[in-house]
Amino acid sequence: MRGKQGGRWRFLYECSAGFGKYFVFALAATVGAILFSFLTPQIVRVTVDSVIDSEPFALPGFLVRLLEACGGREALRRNLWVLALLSMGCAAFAGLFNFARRYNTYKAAESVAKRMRDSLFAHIQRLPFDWHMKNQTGDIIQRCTSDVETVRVFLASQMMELVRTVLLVVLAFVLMVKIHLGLSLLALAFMPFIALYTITFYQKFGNRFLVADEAEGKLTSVAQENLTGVRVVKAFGRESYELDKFRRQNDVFTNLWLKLGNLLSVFWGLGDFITAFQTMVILVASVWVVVGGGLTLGAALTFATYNSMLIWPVRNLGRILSEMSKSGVSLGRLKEIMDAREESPQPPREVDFGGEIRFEHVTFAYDGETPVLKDVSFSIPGGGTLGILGGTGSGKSTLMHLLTRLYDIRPDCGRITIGGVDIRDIDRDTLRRNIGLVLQEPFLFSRTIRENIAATRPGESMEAVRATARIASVDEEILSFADGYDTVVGERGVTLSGGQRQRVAIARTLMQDSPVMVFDDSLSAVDAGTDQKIRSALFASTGKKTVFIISHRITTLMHADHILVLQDGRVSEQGTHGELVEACGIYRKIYDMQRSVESSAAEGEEGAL
Ligand SMILES: Nc1ncnc2c1ncn2[C@@H]1O[C@H](COP(=O)(O)OP(=O)(O)OP(=O)(O)O)[C@@H](O)[C@H]1O
Repeated sequence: MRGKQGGRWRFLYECSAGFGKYFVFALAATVGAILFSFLTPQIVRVTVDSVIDSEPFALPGFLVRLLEACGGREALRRNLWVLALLSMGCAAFAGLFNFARRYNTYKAAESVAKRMRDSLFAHIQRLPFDWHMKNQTGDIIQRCTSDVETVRVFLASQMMELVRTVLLVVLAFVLMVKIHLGLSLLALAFMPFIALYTITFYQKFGNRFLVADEAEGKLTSVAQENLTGVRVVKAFGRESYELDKFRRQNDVFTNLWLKLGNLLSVFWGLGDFITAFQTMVILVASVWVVVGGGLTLGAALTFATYNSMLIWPVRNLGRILSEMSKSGVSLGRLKEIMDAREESPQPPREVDFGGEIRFEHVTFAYDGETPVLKDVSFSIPGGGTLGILGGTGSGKSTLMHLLTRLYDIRPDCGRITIGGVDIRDIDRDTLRRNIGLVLQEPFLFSRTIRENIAATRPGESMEAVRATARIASVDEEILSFADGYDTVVGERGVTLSGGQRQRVAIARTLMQDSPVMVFDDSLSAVDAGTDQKIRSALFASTGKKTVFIISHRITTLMHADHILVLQDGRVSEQGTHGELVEACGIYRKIYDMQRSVESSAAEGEEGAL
């Protein structure tokens, strides 16, 4: 546990590298502000004891000589404004130093928070797909925003406040001891109780903040999932169900914060009582000492001022520690992200991506136990087209997850080679740059259509963008929009139809111009005629590219050089369309079924006409 805490504070230290100067300036300014704020009570003491009253000046020798040279006590009595001006001067300097303290701490806090956000985002980009699948988006977002904000607030105010408190307490105590040892010890006697009391609360706060933060993450996830899936929510009339779900999570979240609020109220209430009690005890004791002649009135006033300067920071310590505990929790949650293992880069090596692709006895299980692919072997020569047919959940997409190394095959569970090189020896970035992928439900960025198509080649000309859109059979439709290629696609492309999104995504992948292309059920949302048009244009344009086409539709696959039929994670049949039809197996059954559905649909259309 201690190691973990060390790790989280080390993360903060790493993010602060290079910004130390701001912390040093802030520290120097804090010391300056404290020194000037401690001077004012001393001026009050001199005024009461040695100007209004006639006690000798309790000041360093050079100051006494300076005062005498300027006319001494009498001159000060005639010019009390000088003392007032001195007090004001001290307050002004204390204010100036406080300004410098805040300016530098804010500068440091903002710089550290920026670096934290940058590091988190860069790290998240490099985390494996598996990590993204296992973690909720809402929770990740909440950590990168709220938790960073908590740390920023701690750095911007609490951290230097902690340093200030320690300095104030030490200096106040030294000055109080100089005034009266007995009273100082009495004031000090309360400190262990206050410390014990703050530590007890500090521990309770830590646990409760953790639970409350996790509940906030879940609430964000519920809202995020609902907003992302707004189409499904509306289509299935699930608004009230979603509302209930959100309300339940919101109730949990609110109750946790209410409980936390109760604890905070007890903390502050009890703190008020302890402070008032201590102040009263010191006041009564001071009066008693003054009456007994052990202390002058001015010194007693100064002592009381220093005591209040001492007691408030100590009390504030509880708040600072609770904020520190909250920041510690937030830092721990950020460190959890930073501790997740990144996809490690590998040294570059020569790979012929235009070469043969082989799957050799590949067995794979997402959970490490239940295999979704079982001893799968096949090959596709460079420039060839492989069609993959299979029922839902038969493992078609998993084959492509493995090909792009979103997941790695265990060393004893077969291998995949491209141009004779095991893909585990190919750097993932290089591999993915050379395999263009179109998914069944493509994600489009909230940018213009042109920017989406040219996402991998931002500098590409409009003509090139249109040429790929033409191959994907979407150019005419894009031109029919009021803003044409400058039409901004809504979040997840909600302003485009499913088929339009698929075709824009196809154009984007074509633009990538990779030697290997994968179309994972990416023509499912277009009608058979458009599917046919796209395939013809695709085959004419892809030339020597190696193409994988995954589909449930045999007409989409039948012209492929080789077709693979997957059943329950195994290759049950493979060959050309002709061979598979001849073989009279499952492929033939599906083919006959789809043909009869198509011909009855065509007859239906004719009848309707
Ligand atoms: N990221 C994942 N983590 C765990 N299991 C997964 C993951 N992705 C897929 N699976 C499981 O692996 C099996 C094969 O899924 P896969 O997506 O490869 O099938 P598919 O043939 O592409 O199906 P579909 O045609 O419906 O897209 C399914 O049982 C699925 O639930």
